[in-house]
Amino acid sequence: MKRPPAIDPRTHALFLDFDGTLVDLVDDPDDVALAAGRVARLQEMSERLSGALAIVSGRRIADLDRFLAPLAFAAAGVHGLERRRRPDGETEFLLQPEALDPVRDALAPTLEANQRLRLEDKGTALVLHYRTAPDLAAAAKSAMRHAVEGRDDLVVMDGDSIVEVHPAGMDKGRALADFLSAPPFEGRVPVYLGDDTTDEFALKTVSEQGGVAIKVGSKESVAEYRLADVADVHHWLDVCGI
Ligand SMILES: O=P(O)(O)OC[C@H]1O[C@H](O[C@H]2O[C@H](CO)[C@@H](O)[C@H](O)[C@H]2O)[C@H](O)[C@@H](O)[C@@H]1O
Repeated sequence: MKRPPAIDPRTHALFLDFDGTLVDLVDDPDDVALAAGRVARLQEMSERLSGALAIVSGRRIADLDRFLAPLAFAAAGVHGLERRRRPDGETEFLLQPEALDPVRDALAPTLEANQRLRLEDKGTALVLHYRTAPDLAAAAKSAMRHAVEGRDDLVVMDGDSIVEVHPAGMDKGRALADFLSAPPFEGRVPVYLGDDTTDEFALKTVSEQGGVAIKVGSKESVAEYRLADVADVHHWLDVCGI
């Protein structure tokens, strides 16, 4: 396992995935928590990086704000379909939720028949959760794929005990590239930390740009560097040089 190098607050930009990277995975998506001291440390790092720190998540930005209150950060939400370049800026919504109404309707019978599956409705994305019902993984994936049949405008992605659908054309790699195209991120070397398959888009973008791609956990990855788990992430953030 190759440990990441030290980070220079004058020249790097830091991008952090949320679930599985900053917070441990739990059964109920509403039950994640980050200690107040850890949130304060993120704020300190954001200031030392002159604002070049962003959370890049599959979550909605409103949900990230709830978990990171009372502070707020630059963020890409729903894999980049929501954007906020500065902590005090407006959130831009790249698409509206109506595009998914037929998928909501198509998933309803599966949810009725399999009540241990949970639907998370993020507006511009829908997630079927099966962490507490792993025997229903195949049913969830199959229902999602059937629900989007004939819809070239939508993309289905498998995550950690979830299957998710959202409009095509956006992923965490593109979200990261967009951050790097303007201040306060422009001209900086990207550092990205993420654990899931959806983070691979960003880790690939970072690797191609000569940045520091850091995989959290032991899953296969394009990343050059590794951290073991969420606790290791927080330890590294404390000693990384920022
Ligand atoms: O991009 P991320 O910040 O890693 O968000 C990815 C998804 O995270 C959440 O689901 C995951 O965490 C849940 C809570 O620990 C867990 O129950 C679930 O199994 C994980 O896949 C979130 O609920 C999703 O909307 C995000 O897309």
